[in-house]
Amino acid sequence: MNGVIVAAFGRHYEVAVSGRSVKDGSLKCYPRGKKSVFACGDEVGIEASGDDQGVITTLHPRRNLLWRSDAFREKLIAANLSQVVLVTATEPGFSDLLISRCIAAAESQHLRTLIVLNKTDLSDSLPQARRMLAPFRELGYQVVELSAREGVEGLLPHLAGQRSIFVGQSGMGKSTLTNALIPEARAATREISEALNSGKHTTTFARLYPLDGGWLIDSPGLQAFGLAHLTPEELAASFVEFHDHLGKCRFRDCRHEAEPGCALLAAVESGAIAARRFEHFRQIRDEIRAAKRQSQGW
Ligand SMILES: Nc1nc2c(ncn2[C@@H]2O[C@H](COP(=O)(O)OP(=O)(O)OP(=O)(O)O)[C@@H](O)[C@H]2O)c(=O)[nH]1
Ligand SMILES: [Zn+2]
Repeated sequence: MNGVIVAAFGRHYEVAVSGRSVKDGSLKCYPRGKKSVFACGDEVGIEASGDDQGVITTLHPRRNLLWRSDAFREKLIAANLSQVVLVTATEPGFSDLLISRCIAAAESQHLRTLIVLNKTDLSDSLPQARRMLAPFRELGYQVVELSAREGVEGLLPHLAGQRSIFVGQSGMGKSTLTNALIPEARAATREISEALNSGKHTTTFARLYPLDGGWLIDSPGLQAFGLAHLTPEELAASFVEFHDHLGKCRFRDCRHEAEPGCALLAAVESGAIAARRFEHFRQIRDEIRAAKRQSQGW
């Protein structure tokens, strides 16, 4: 049998069996190998080991993998996506550095990024949120503004037929959006909240839901998004506005710090690259270097 991982709980996984509805056909599965790690969206081969249990025997090749890492750990986020939907909100404030990180992770896997600006009903904070997103909009990343409380119809055409994941900081409204889009998600959330005996719900694991010819993953709020698995060159390539300037520095091993004839610094100077984005690049790159030193035990 084949299936798709719809939830990852650390040691076990929930797998939706191909050809059955998710509700009827999901099995609690354990990996055969002790060290195997899977992500939501992974396509796997399984063998039933009981009425509602199974063993994951194979991982089918991944089309892509969204993940994060620091010097010591890797965290798989989701696999086989067609797009990353970055959820931001007017309130509470959000980090534009985290947006650059998510976009870099997506671009490095050749995944499209869509930005959602939620909670537009909180209109006092709307101008500031728009200002934060302007540099990304200028790069061509589409921003969909909406209020999950008022309606999510505007987002549906962007999700139809896609394999999407909602990522973003805690409190941006990912689960509220998911619940508005997917009735079964609402039921799942209620069950968990009741089980925890609290009205407040914060997402603690990613879950995949079928949606309009594709699927959607709701994922826990992100605080950190390390990119230690990228090389500085891969990171630079994932900043789309750097493309025209890469390879044009005077020195082939230019570190884009203060070297004469640095094409990136010149582009920042001329305004072709936003200074803020270049700052993000440098900060993430320095982190990548530090992580490499740490993991090598320096
Ligand atoms: N005013 C307003 N509040 C909203 C809107 N969407 C969500 N909220 C509220 O924002 C809070 C956080 O929403 P969640 O959906 O739990 O946020 P999340 O991104 O899933 O958070 P984590 O699960 O912690 O990652 C909740 O109190 C929601 O009711 C909106 O459009 N307008
Ligand atoms: Zn340079």
